[in-house]
Amino acid sequence: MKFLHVGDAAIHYRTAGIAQGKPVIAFINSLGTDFRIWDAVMEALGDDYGYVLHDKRGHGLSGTGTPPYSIDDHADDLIILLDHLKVEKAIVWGLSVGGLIAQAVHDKRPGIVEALVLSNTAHKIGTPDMWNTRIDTILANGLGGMIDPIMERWFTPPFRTADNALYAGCRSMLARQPVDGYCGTCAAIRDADYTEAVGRIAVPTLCVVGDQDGSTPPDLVRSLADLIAGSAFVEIPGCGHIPCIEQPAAYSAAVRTFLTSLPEHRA
Ligand SMILES: O=C(O)CCC(=O)CC(=O)O
Repeated sequence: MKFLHVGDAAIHYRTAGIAQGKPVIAFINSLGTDFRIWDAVMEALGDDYGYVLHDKRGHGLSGTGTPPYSIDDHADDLIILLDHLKVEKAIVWGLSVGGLIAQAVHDKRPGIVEALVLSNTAHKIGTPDMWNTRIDTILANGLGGMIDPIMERWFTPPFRTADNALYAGCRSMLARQPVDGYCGTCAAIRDADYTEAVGRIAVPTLCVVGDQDGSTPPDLVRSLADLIAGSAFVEIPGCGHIPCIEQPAAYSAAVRTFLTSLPEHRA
């Protein structure tokens, strides 16, 4: 188990194979998840890459610090972690709010970003009213009453069955996130608008989405791709908001195809 103090939070992180000269992937999680969601993707991609994973502040085993957060706060946590690990360049792969954080990492430190994988995300997600309602409801009543509607956005009906232990595990993962950390990141999403910033993205970028994503639907992710010159867009069939859990094989294959097409690819 590894932790790094960043400001007022101890950030929980894990690395694999980063000192071996391979391209390094830095994963950034979605709202309400911890970094175990990437296990199957790492298995599929295997030893061709090094990996950096971390739990956002307020999530998983990371400290909560002082919510509410901004996307910049989350981006700074990753940048400081990568500097600490002496990772000079990374393929920054962000899922949902993780994709907003990836956009912020590129905007703050473009030199650290080799390529972007912007998954199930957008330049702006939801409306302030929507996020304020969610924050108020969860601060008043906890996450319990929100689990079912969130699961309907995260996963397609065939995945959401009583006999699917992985689905049960994902429900537990969400239920166990600290309420103030979850709401702290909701505020960060509420306040984020990268519509202008994404026009400055100058690294190879893949925008990818599940075809049945209920949180950031395909049309929204396509509108992000339309703002990024030269970006690629891929839809994963039979998949909701969390492709690394629901369709890890197809998802990893799509990203590998993108990464191996890059002229500077080293794996
Ligand atoms: O998943 C995220 O990081 C934010 C998008 C969202 O609202 C997820 C959900 O539907 O709960």
